[in-house]
Amino acid sequence: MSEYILEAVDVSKSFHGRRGETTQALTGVDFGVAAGEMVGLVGESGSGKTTLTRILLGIEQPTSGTVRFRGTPRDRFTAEHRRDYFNSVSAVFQNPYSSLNPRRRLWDIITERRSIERRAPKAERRARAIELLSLVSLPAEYADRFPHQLSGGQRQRVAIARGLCEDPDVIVLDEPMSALDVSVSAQIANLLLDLQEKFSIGYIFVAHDMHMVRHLCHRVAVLLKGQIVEQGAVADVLGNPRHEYTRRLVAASELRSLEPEEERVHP
Ligand SMILES: Nc1ncnc2c1ncn2[C@@H]1O[C@H](COP(=O)(O)OP(=O)(O)OP(=O)(O)O)[C@@H](O)[C@H]1O
Repeated sequence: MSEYILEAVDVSKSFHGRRGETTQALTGVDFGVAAGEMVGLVGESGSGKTTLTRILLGIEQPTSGTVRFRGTPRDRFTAEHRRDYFNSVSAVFQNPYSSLNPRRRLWDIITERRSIERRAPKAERRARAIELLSLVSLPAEYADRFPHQLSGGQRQRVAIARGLCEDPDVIVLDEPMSALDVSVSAQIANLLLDLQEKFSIGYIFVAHDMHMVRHLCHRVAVLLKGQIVEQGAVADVLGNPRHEYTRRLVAASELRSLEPEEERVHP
């Protein structure tokens, strides 16, 4: 059996436009994440990163191929599998300003899944929210605040707390640091690493920033026009890229590293 908790197996996805045109967003993608590992997903805009993560999250269905969770393909899920999958796979999105509902208090946002899935009473949800706030190093009294009362980094901590609510095995991190400034993004990176060590979470880290991938990820997959052209240990793929496209990505990030220090990100 595969070592992966969550994996895409030979996944292809095409979108059909209104005028009959077809976009082949993914072709024959094999990609997975194991417990406690961080695997980077890189590629230029439009290469299929979002489509792949949406398929892994169950938001989008593949045109062909399948998603397996703990070895079971989605089309063979029982109701129990489906519940387990729904609770065990979560996501933290790029923009903490748009991903949190501005009209709801933080305890409500953080424990939303608990309300949908288990219809948990308010007292239980508030207590869980306070535990989760502490895990992301925010004070308990934040439970009753609204998102607009928080800084960008604090909001991203709240988004992470929400992602942790049902003790997930896998979290999709969709460029979670890209809207934050350098020092805040380093703190968020450290928080993610601490949580991974504590709970052995598998992270899928969608990134544009190759420095982040180099510093944080164990493995990396490189997507080009919907196909994975290279994947493996970060040191091999980024240290000794075999594909011309990976070489270009690495070279572009090295050029950026020659920019002034304050513009760079150091996790
Ligand atoms: N709902 C959709 N309908 C039609 N085409 C789509 C849809 N979603 C994605 N696509 C197309 O599929 C391809 C892959 O897009 P995707 O958003 O997955 O790329 P990406 O690597 O995540 O890009 P970015 O880094 O800009 O977010 C693109 O050509 C995109 O235009």
